[in-house]
Amino acid sequence: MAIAATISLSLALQTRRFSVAGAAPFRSTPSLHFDCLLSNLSLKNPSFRVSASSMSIGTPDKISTTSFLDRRESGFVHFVKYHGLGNDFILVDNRDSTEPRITPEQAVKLCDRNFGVGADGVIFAMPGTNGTDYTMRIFNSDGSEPEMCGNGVRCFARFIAELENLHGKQSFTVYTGAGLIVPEIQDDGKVKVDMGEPILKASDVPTKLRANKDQSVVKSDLNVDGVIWNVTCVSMGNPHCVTFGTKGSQQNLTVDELNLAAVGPKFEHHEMFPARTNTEFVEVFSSSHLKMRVWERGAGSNTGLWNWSLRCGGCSCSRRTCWEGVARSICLAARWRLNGGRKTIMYT
Ligand SMILES: N[C@H](CCC[C@H](N)C(=O)O)C(=O)O
Repeated sequence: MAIAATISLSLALQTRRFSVAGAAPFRSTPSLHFDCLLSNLSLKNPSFRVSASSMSIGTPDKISTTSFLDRRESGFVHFVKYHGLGNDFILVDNRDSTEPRITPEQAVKLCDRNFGVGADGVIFAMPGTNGTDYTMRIFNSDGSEPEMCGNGVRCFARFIAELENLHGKQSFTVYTGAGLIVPEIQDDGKVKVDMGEPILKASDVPTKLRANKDQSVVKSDLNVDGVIWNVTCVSMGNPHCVTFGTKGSQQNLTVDELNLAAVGPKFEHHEMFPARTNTEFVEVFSSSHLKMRVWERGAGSNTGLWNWSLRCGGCSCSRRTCWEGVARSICLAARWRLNGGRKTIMYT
C-alpha cells in the first residue's frame, strides 16, 4: 500500500518553490525485517558474511514493529527497508549516537543487490544537531555521502513516525547536509517536507561550466566524449545536470535508446562537476508529457523508464526547474505518473 506523500516547500518572497506529492515512503516489503549480524557482515570477503539472523514475514498488523525496533542485541544492526517511488533505502535507528553505526564500506556491502540487502542507500536517523529534533545522514550505495535526498527524507519522516510511535499530524526538524528540513506527517499519513529552494548559481551547484544566464548554466554545451549535450545545472541541495538532448539534434532525445550504464558515469564523473552529479535525461513528447531516465550520483541508474518523472525526488524537482525554463510555462501543479507511484510537482 503506497502512502502518498506531499513535499511542499515554504514560500519565500521572489523565489520559486516546489511542492511535490508522490506515492512514497513505506516499507517496500512492509513487514520484512532483517536483523543483520554486523560482525559477520561479509560480502565478497571471506571474513565477512551476511547472516540474516532472523527474518519475520507477515502483514504489518501481525508483526509488532515496536518490539522489533526495541531489540538491541549487541553486534546487530537492525534496519527497516523503505522505498519512495522505487528509490529504496535501508533505514537505521541511530538516535543513540552521533556516529553512524555502520561505515560507508559496510553500507556498500549492505546495498549490494546480489550479495547484500540491496538498496540505493543507507539512511541514519540520528540525534539532532544545533537544536534540531533529528539529524539525517545518508550513504549512497557506492559509499559516498550526499548532502540530501528528496525521496530519502520522505522515508526518513515515516521511519521517525514509526520509531516514535507518532500518530496523526506531527512535525519535526531535521538537520541534513543541505540544511534544515521540516517534515510534517499529515492526518492522512502523507508527509509534507520543506526541501528548500532550487539553487541555480553555477558555483553553488557546483559546476565549472561557465554561467550563461544570470550566473546560472542554462542549455549550455557539455562535451561528453566528443558529443555536445545541452545541459542545465541546478542543485536541490545535491547537484543535478538536466539534459533534453544533444546540440543541434532536430528530434528530441529518445531516452529508451540511451545506454545509461555507458553514458551516465561519464556525466557523473565529468570534470565540469567537482562534486560529481546526478543526471536527468529527459524526452519531451509535448508541453505536458515528459519521459525521463536518471543516472543517480553514487547509486547508478534506476531500473526502468519513468513517465513524467523519476524515482528521484530531488531529480524531479531539478528537472521541473529546467522544464519551466524550456516550457516557459509556470504551472501551479503537474501530475507525474511514476512506475513507483504518483507524484505531483507544484512550482510556485
Ligand atoms: N544519490 C543522490 C542522493 C539521492 C538523490 C535522489 N535519490 C533524491 O531523491 O533526491 C546524490 O548523491 O546526490
